[in-house]
Amino acid sequence: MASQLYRMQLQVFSFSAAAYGDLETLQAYTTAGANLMNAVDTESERSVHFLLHSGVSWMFEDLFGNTALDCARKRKVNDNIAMIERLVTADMTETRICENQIPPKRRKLMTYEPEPRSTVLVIYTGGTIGMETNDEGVYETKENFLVSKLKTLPLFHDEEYAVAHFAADEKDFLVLPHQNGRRVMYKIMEYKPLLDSSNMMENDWGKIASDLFEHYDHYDGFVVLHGTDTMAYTASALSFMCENLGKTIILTGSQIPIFEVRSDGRDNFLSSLIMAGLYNIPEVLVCFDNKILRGNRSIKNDAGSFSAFISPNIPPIATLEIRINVDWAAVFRTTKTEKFRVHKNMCLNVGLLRIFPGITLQTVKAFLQPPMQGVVLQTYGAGNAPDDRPDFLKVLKEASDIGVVIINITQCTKGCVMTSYATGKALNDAGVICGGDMTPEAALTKLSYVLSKETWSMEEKRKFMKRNLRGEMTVVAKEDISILDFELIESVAQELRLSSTEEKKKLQDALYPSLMCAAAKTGDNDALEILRRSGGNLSSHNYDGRTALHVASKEGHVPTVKYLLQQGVSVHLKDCNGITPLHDAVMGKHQDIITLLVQTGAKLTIKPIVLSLELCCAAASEDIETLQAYRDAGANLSVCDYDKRTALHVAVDSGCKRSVHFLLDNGVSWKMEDISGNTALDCAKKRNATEIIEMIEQKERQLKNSI
Ligand SMILES: NC(=O)C[C@H](N)C(=O)O
Repeated sequence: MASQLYRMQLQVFSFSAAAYGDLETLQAYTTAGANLMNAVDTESERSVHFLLHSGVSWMFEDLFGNTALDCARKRKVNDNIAMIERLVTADMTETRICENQIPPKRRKLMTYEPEPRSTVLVIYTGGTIGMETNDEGVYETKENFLVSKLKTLPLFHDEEYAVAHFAADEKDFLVLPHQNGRRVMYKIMEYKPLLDSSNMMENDWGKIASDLFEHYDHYDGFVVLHGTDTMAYTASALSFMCENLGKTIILTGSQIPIFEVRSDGRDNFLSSLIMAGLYNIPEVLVCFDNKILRGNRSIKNDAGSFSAFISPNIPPIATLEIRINVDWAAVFRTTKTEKFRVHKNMCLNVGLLRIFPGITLQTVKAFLQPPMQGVVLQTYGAGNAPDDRPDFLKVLKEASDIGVVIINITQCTKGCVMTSYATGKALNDAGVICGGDMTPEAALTKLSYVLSKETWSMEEKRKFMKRNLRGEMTVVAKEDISILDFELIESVAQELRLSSTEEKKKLQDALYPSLMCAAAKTGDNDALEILRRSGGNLSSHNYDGRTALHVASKEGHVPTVKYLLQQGVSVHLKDCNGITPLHDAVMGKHQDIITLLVQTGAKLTIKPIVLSLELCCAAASEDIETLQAYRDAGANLSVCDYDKRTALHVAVDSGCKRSVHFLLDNGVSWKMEDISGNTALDCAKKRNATEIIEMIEQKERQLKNSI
């Protein structure tokens, strides 16, 4: 059965390759020993050339008794008729076609992504990066300028590749030269007006969040081009507004405009595109000066340096040197099995109050007046404020008692708030919440986010302010680290005579993904947990790009899939064939896992043509479980193949009543016409399939009655 299904798939894939003029795929099938038994030409002259010369006979008849010659005649494709007739009469060797007679290639059929591409949406909000000097000698933003200019820079756009490979609906994209065999395609969405980031407001964060949400499913990653002045605020705000994030969002900009000779913008932008396209770090990040920083940990600390941003309390998430080094263990991941969504209506009644020696009571009182709902109090050192001013502490306590949430953070660039001094403890006693090592930008936007949550009680809001929501504050780990697997790595290292930490780290990187995939294959959650505790990254992938989540989804281990999702493993990761865990679950026909993955925001990313072929195969072999799996994964069951036939046409023509029944019940219309103008009902009538005709007519009656 399996091999029969495989043959069927081979056949339909080679048909579609023929229909798309994709000679490379056809060649690959022939080389792999496929028997291209039959071929129906839709339009592609290139395929006809290739197939006839590969010995495929035009004489085979299809279900309706048509040969390839009949098809060519019906469609009046003169070149093809001439060629087929020539081949009928003449000797094959005489008609060998020169390369230059072959019409240009039309479009590559991307079955399982033989040439992997990632897509990135660039949201261009403004900032120095796209500015130009005006007549008065100052920088200002310029509309419709960035994209057209970037297109002329080979480092930012490979025009040759675009001409050869872009489909009609990809013409608005730019494409980078390849990176280790992968392509990053990107599209720029330019905001109007473009803003200097000093002019940005809370509603601008909302607009960015809406656009991220709207385009989330259609891109692998996102870059936000932004002015540097308020970038840390926007990055912090977006990190909270984006809930259950599973993809990379990178904010970047520059100190000197991108088209000036000494600009830092080119490196920053290219690095961001590569990171957003090729690395799944499901966080809001800032990319500057070859470093990737967690957005809500970053601050702009230098107005004049190319190294304008730092994250004082944690090391960079990644550094871009000769090698790109990602600290995978440090990546913050959501632990919820819910879909990505954005929360936009932030609370505006928040403020930052920096105390100073001699600050008056009136200033503090005025600041805490209604409608103020939340205040970030920037105190001295490790969180200290005067404890010998009872009036000052009383004002804070009163405000806190009537519901103003006050967070204590330090004025120092680095370090955190503690209650080890009497001066700090006094604030604590006055109801002020300890903000740990949060940056002012993170504390303020977190407050704005938490206070805007209408369904949370006051107690919950205070509780969430103390919690680490998006990696914005350091919490002390309670877990004991298991040494079990350090021992494993240690013993293999000894066996291999490896001694340096660097070598051992490499060994760990090589061993862990395979161990994790092996544990996922048997559904061994305990082993996965041990590997995680000993420093393993559950999202790491093996040599085939497969993660433990791919494997567990394919094998149907529901508890393991649940565990991995709770540990924040992204549902969007693709293996080296472009397959996601959801596609694996569909192929494995695991209904529960499909539901779980879809609930967590997974989408089927396969091309419509490939989907149609898989559905047609399933319909023709009455594989209802596969049809169900595709339906539950959110697939459109009405997609058409290269001949504009739906799975329903195929089900009718192959007499598979259960498939017909399922497809009709799941909204596939019998009225869709194939390339020859036949509906599914026409097919049934041609075949005299009375039972199927009755099924279709009954469905039609049901539909009419329900209106
Ligand atoms: N370098 C920059 O982008 C600064 C500019 N004023 C901005 O924030 O938009």
